[in-house]
Amino acid sequence: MIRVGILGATGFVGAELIRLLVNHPGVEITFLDSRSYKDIDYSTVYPNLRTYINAKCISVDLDSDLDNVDLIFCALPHGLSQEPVKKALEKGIKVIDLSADFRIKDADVYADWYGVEHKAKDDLESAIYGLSEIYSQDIKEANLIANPGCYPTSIIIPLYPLLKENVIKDDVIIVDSKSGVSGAGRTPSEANLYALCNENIKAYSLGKHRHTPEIEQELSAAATRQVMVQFTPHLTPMTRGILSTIYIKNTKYLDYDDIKSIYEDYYKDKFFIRMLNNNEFPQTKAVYGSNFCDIGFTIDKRTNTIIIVSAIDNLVKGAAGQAIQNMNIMFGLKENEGLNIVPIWP
Ligand SMILES: NC(=O)C1=CN([C@@H]2O[C@H](COP(=O)(O)OP(=O)(O)OC[C@H]3O[C@@H](n4cnc5c(N)ncnc54)[C@H](OP(=O)(O)O)[C@@H]3O)[C@@H](O)[C@H]2O)C=CC1
Ligand SMILES: CC(=O)N[C@@H](CCC(=O)OP(=O)(O)O)C(=O)O
Repeated sequence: MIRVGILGATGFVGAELIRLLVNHPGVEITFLDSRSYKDIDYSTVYPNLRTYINAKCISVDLDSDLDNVDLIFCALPHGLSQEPVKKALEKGIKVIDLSADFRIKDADVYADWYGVEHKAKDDLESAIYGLSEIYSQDIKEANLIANPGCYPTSIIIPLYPLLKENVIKDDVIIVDSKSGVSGAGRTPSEANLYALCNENIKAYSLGKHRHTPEIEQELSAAATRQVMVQFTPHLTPMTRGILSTIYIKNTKYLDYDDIKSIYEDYYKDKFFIRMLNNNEFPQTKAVYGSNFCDIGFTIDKRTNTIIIVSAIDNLVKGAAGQAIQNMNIMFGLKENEGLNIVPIWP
């Protein structure tokens, strides 16, 4: 049994980790950390988990409460993971961090986009970017996983094979993404006020969203040259889901089957990547509650543009599900253990 503790257990991502882990045959949950709900039954905070979890939240003391733990999932807001991650690693405990704190390799770039200095630069160096389908060999050996952002997951998975195979010549790739409001977390903000997000769609953080350097870091590594993104996220009146639409120039005049065969080479055996048939395009409902990433594409011959669409559930493949997939890889389990979930439809 892998003994796991969860920091930030009462956030949306923490709750999604627990929803998935209570059905994982190889996991025992040892603590649920919370500042605000100390000594409160977890299922009074998340009533969907009644009968599945019978435990109170505790406020974890990182110096004394980490004895019976093999792995910590850290689901705290950005900027708050560095100290707990350091302490856990010093005690020989593996960590999967779901914030952005260990995703960006250059500490100066992190400071520029997140507005705070990085306080754990050594650990930043050893962190492995946890995009499961792409870095599984490194993930197996890792002690610290930087779990990817939700938008970056939906964008890097479809672009990686085409950049690796040198299909894409664009220096700037245009990406439009739409997210459900759970992406903004449980902490109240304007983004998740019902009166403002219901029956409303808006673009936000144009040209300055904090996921930009994370996406560019990974796309540039795949292409072995500098690749930029023109990334525009939108908030949409859904609870969960991300739909990303990506536009690239078809400079090599490839046809549908050429691109399909590249995707097959990379993702044929990857359970969680579902390539759709010609003229089928992803929709968020078809991945709802699951760890799948659906991908469809077309070539607009008139404009010579390849248009790729991907869909994920932001809380699952975009956060908790991919974190558990990474745990499975780290501990030598089947990659889809505990994650073999049929998406909810309708
Ligand atoms: N929502 C999403 O779709 C995704 C989120 N993530 C990342 O995962 C992490 C958790 O996100 P999410 O669950 O959505 O966030 P939430 O706002 O829903 O939850 C964060 C939790 O952290 C705890 N916390 C501890 N210290 C603080 C503090 N000083 N300020 C605020 N909260 C604190 C809070 O619980 P308590 O007060 O009980 O301790 C809170 O419930 C973030 O880094 C986020 O960016 C990553 C991918 C997708
Ligand atoms: C809708 C919404 O607000 N989405 C969040 C991104 C989701 C998230 O939590 O980002 P990480 O994956 O980096 O943790 C945002 O735009 O900041």
